[in-house]
Amino acid sequence: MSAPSDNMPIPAPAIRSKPLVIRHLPYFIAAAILVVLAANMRFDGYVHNILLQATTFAIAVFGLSVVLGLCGQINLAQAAFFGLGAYAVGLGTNDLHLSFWLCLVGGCVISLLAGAFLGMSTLRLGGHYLAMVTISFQQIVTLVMINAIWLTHGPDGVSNIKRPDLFQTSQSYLAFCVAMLAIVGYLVWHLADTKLGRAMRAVRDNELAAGVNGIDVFRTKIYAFALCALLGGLAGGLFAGGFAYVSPDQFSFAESIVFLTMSLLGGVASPIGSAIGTGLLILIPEWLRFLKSVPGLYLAIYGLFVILIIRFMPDGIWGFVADAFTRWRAKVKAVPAAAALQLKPASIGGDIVLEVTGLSKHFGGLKAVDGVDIAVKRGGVHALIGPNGSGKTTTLNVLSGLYEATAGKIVLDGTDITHMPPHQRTASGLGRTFQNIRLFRSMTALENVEIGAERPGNTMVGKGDDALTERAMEALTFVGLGSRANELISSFSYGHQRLIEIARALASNPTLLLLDEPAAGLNSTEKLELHELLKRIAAQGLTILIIDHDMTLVSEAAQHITVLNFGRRIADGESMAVLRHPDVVSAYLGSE
Ligand SMILES: Nc1ncnc2c1ncn2[C@@H]1O[C@H](COP(=O)(O)OP(=O)(O)OP(=O)(O)O)[C@@H](O)[C@H]1O
Repeated sequence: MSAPSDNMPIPAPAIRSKPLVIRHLPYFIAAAILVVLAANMRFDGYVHNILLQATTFAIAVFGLSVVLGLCGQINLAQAAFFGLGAYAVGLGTNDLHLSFWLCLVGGCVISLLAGAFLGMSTLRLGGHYLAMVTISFQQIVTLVMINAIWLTHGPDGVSNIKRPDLFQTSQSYLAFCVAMLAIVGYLVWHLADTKLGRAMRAVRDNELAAGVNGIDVFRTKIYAFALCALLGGLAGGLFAGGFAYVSPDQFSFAESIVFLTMSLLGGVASPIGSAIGTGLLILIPEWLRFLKSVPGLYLAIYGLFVILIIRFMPDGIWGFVADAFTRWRAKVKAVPAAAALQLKPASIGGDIVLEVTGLSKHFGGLKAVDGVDIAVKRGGVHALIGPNGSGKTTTLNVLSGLYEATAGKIVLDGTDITHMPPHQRTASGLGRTFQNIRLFRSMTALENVEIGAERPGNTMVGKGDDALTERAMEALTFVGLGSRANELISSFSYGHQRLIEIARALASNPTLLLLDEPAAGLNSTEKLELHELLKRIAAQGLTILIIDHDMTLVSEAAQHITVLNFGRRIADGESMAVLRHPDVVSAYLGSE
């Protein structure tokens, strides 16, 4: 955390980036060329089918790059959503004689609703449980397709599926699918840089930190899951129109695994990776077709190829390239200058910013926090100290909503936040850092701090991405790391990561900042710098509640101290008096 030098107020020009359409012009030109080629090049039936399959499958795999790549949630039922879209178009156009467009939209809506419903009922689980539930959903959809013959035609499948009048020829339909691929690919690619996309990435990297930075974790996961299902349904509808026939075996669990392998192979975090993975997994079997005369050889080489890629490129082919690109860009990309950070904490209530009364948190029989009262005065530094295991971090976790209080009341700036979830407390003005640093590890320092700046209710950020970047740059510059804004978190030392976490909280312009052992793991120089930083924060009128074991830091920084021991408050008052209090001395040194 050595001598940050760029924390002086700089009159900075406003950050102005080029409009999106101009920045992404090369993409649109490349997409237009592909659509024109698809519409005009003559392919034989075999090549045409491969291209149509690759195009529609890639759209379904884009869905996985949203739910798994961006949001970190597993979905082993993408073939089921693909099947719902395909059967909606198949049955709608063939049995009900409805228009293709109506059926395509209907299929997307059915998939979206099924995805949202599945998400709402399971996404609080996560991990293995989520995987098991999606597998069960996949099996149910397959069973219905096979056995509900009155509805789905059973194992015979649905034939004579219609296409839209506008795209009756195979060639024009392929061009239409390529255009859809380009549009969906663009939206998914761009999603990562939107507020929702950043929230998904934050949830994937660290759910707890996402919650205390104002992100509604559960809702974000549901959006990701529903979006994934929607793209599965869209892809299935296009597939059905293209091949004019669908049957249950095309949408089995094995196909869901194929979709997953495609996304992992290419690089699940990006639609470019999804497109690469889809192309490879469809083309490799075709390239190895000549080996099929030797039983088993084809499958062995195919499997070896997949294992080698995943072994040497764990983030997939595109993940490998993108990582190198991000590191290169951090070196060459100019860092915009930033103005001095302004902190204007809200001030609705009276002199007391945080009023905690009778707060308790019990874990079974253990009273980790037991009837604690704390009153934090506006504009000061208040320390919460106590020996190891006395209940300090538990108190902070209850204050920020990570634990539900067993009893007691918490009022922040006049608002009762006792029963609010973490993201709503953050929206009400609570900012915090963690004892064990919780940053979003796949992001740059700037992206981490942008998520803090995006706090709902943050009046210090104007509209648009440029304003967000400006605010984040101001906060990073304030802690002395503005010049390294574009570097990935992994390239920062431990001390600097602590500073980025503080910058993330400051960017949100909180009413009250909770700091959980910010000096832990720092050397003496870094501690001095931290102390200077605390002084500069306090000078702007921000109220701080700090936990730390470093008594020099605490006694110099805090005007007021509350002491806990065995979960109970044993002293509270002006710093020097509290530190001399016999009960405090005895709690720390042990009584004779
Ligand atoms: N999730 C949990 N489940 C059960 N017990 C817990 C949990 N979290 C904390 N505890 C217990 O609550 C007590 C208080 O822990 P806490 O981490 O709040 O103490 P602390 O004062 O922050 O300690 P330290 O200074 O070492 O961080 C400890 O006995 C701890 O083991």
